[in-house]
Amino acid sequence: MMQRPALVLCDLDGTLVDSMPDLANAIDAMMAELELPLCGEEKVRHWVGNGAERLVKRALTDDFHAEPDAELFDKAFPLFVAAYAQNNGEFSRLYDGVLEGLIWLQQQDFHLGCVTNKPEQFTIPLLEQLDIKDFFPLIISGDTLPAKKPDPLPLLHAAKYFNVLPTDSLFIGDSINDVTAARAAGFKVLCVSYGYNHGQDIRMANPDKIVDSLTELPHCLSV
Ligand SMILES: O=C(O)COP(=O)(O)O
Ligand SMILES: [Mg+2]
Repeated sequence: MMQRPALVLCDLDGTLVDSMPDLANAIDAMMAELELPLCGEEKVRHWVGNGAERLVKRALTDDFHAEPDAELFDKAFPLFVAAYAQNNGEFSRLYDGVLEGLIWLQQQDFHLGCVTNKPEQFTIPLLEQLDIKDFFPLIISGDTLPAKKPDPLPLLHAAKYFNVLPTDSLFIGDSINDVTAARAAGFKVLCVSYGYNHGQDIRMANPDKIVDSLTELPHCLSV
């Protein structure tokens, strides 16, 4: 059992929402316009998690860390943004158990927030379309603050916003970026087993708890 938190922050992609089909389609629409080889969902799945710019860079270089030619990136990025703005949400779905988990969290009177590396222009419409935006009085996207996860800044900002201690706060995520940000901020961290995490088993990141579904939350948090 983890101690009762005062604040619970949830990651978006790979935790609440399977956004992969739309992200992969938008990346491949960009690649097609650039007359470059398509990436496909399996590769894109491993590349998601560090924001849209890094995702585009990974697609252009077929590499996790490499920097593409600056001119190519400047041409490619707006193509991705236009494509994703058009298809964001089309095939994206809440994972099983998410709605039940969010309803339970809300019933516990925890402060709730969503902290994602997804740019704000895509976060808000996606949360609205899936009808879960109103669960989150605070939404912090990848471009809301000067730094994104794995930097602890968005988490610390949220704790300050709600006037709670980081040590009384829990982050729920799917990737090493979430675990690293939570550890650096002093949050507890619970991970879902079904998310993206760059193709790695999230157990290797050693979160405080791992669940297969957010329906397990009542069994993990003493309330
Ligand atoms: O856009 C991304 O990189 C995914 O973001 P998230 O997993 O932090 O929601
Ligand atoms: Mg995620």
